[in-house]
Amino acid sequence: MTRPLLDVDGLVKQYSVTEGVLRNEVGRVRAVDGVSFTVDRGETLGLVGESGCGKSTTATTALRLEEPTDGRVVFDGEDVTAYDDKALKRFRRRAQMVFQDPTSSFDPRMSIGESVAEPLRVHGMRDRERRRRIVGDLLERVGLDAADVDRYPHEFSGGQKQRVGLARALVINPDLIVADEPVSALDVSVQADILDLIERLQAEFGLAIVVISHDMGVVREVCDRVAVMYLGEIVETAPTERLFEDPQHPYTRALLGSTPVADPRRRGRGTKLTGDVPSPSDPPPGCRFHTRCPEVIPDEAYDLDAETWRAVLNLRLRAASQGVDVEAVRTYAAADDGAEAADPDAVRAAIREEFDLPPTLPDARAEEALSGALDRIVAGDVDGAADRLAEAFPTVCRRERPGLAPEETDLSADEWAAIKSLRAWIATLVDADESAVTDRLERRCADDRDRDRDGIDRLAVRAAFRLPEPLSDSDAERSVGAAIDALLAGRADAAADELYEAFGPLRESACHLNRD
Ligand SMILES: Nc1ncnc2c1ncn2[C@@H]1O[C@H](COP(=O)(O)OP(=O)(O)OP(=O)(O)O)[C@@H](O)[C@H]1O
Repeated sequence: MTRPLLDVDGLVKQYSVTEGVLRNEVGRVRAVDGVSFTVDRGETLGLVGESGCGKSTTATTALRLEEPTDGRVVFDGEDVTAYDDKALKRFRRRAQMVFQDPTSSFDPRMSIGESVAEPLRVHGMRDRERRRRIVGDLLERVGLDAADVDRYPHEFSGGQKQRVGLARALVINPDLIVADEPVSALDVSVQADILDLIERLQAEFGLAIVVISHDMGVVREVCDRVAVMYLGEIVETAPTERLFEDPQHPYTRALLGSTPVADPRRRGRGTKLTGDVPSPSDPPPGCRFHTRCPEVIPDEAYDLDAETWRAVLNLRLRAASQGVDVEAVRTYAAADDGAEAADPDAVRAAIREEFDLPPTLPDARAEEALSGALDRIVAGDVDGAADRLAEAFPTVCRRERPGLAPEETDLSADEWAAIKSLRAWIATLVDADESAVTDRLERRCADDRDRDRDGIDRLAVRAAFRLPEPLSDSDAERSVGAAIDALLAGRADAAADELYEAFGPLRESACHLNRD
């Protein structure tokens, strides 16, 4: 049977935002917001995304270096979230983290040999000579010299220190290593060497590795599969080559810097990611990426290309959030004209310029709405303009999360999301035998089962996957019901087939909105 080594399910980590001496909670940073993924033995999984999207927090909470707010982490069949201190210590031997900055992760007063041997000492190996032998051997295996044991961190370059960091993680023979930005602090010239080393060590030690990086090039180099994170969520997971050749989510496409979109109306010229990641304490509604998405879906009523639609929405979002500083634009427009005071036309033109809006939108109705809003901005009524823009330029991406129900069913977005989660979970059971399926089903449903009833039943499965009963589409209900029955009989493959028949191929991407 193939059981993943690490199975992270619905992981959540929130931090309180407090204010004043009493530290009243005024908000919550949703750093990790319902993340699920698996890592198999011997597999390298990449976790990629821009700075601040929650990659490191996913790793530290999955390894319980920080306490998760919610969710479950199963390591080699055991629930890590339920571990006591003793079990946690055992787990720490088997799952190691290598941190980003090789310089600050060593005590400058300890020799390299002492640093690398430290975990052996902590875990009870008393024999100093034996520790020294193991460390010398490992230093050689990471491309250093056994004689380096007596040298100090300042005598090593960044790349060498990262090698030492890997040796330290390997010293107690772990099954899993999480490497957080393993090469981003290093010179480009040594990055490739370290990536080669990671690949070699993985093959040699049969390790599972999670590589965290903001760099798509790095994950392409070493990973078997990649999970793409945005604002606390995983938006897409796929085998590496497929992710690069056929990225499904617009965020992945934007990270890759190209958008192979079939519909010319939606095809942008350049798709560089612009703007910052929004605050995880107040994530945008609907699809979290819609505030920056180059492929944000235009309203059917207008004939505007992707770039213009993005520009109009940027103005809409700005008017509704920070507002538009009319006085600053007026001053800028006047200076540009060499005039004492800018005339309203110049102010309107300056706003269009700032938001990359053409002098006139090609769609007459859109132009009318836009110029009405600009008039209000010029008159100082930014709130009125924001309302006008919101009303005139809606996008489905702000209302609904991607991964919507196919049009031919009556399923709601939540029902569809629940079915997807069930399918994704079943997909991790491919090749599992009956008892393994039953075993995992029991664990997955343990919290949701009704103690008054015996064992796991249909209701427990539905509760665990948030599947309402009945689903609002009768065909979907029949298929999901049959799939659950197959699961309860330990037949995961039959359950997967049933859902495949009903809903087509399971795409590992979250975003189906933009694909024709
Ligand atoms: N202890 C904390 N208290 C409050 N907010 C936090 C804390 N740790 C992280 N955050 C916030 O959680 C979000 C996710 O941070 P995280 O470091 O996990 O992202 P990341 O993708 O790893 O980014 P980077 O590559 O910059 O490390 C960020 O907005 C960060 O500011």
